Amino acid sequence: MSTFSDPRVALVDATLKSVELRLNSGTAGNLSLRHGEGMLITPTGIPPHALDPEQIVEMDFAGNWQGRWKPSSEWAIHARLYQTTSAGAVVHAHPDNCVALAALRRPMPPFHYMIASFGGDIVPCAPYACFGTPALAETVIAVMGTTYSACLMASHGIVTTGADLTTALMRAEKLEMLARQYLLACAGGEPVLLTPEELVEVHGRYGSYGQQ
Ligand SMILES: C[C@H](O)[C@@H](O)[C@@H](O)C(=O)COP(=O)(O)O
Repeated sequence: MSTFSDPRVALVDATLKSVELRLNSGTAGNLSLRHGEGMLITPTGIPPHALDPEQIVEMDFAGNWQGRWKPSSEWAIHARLYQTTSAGAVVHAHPDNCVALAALRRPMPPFHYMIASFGGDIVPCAPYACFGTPALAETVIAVMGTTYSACLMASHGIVTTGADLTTALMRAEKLEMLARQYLLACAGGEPVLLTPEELVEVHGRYGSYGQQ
């Protein structure tokens, strides 16, 4: 990840990283950073390899922006997450295994203890709504609330949040790893899920895990 202090450069760098991690390809996906009273977000329809820091769009949470470059069609998802949570960065992506699960339109269950690291006992799946609509943004914030740092989006992709871009991107990478592992387990039978008691213990352990 970039060590540049310019947030526009950091967003370009993270967008390229999302391709390297196979979270996105083509023009799929968009990333943003909270910025002042609004946000900085990737422009719509520009593939990562063609993205320049000057194309990053500064906008408010009502959808107003100025300049040559139009913001991501999913700006409302990002704006609503900044309005309803303390997130500092948002990643939207279309990674293969998560999209396969999102096509089933079911939450990812606690087949592995790391599911709890996203805030709850599952990773929820937002109901389907058309891309680029306020309705889609509302389905995402409704399922994530202030509990979850990630969700699947029915027949679409995923959203992750974090205090910063590195964290939001790392969560997207982790969610894709878990989706791959869940599909592998399902291919071999019916995965055994953690019990509510086991999940309480896991949440307790996560409370003191890592560099606090
Ligand atoms: C049509 C888009 O691919 C849509 O699916 C969106 O969710 C996306 O991932 C990229 O849209 P932008 O290029 O508008 O950020």
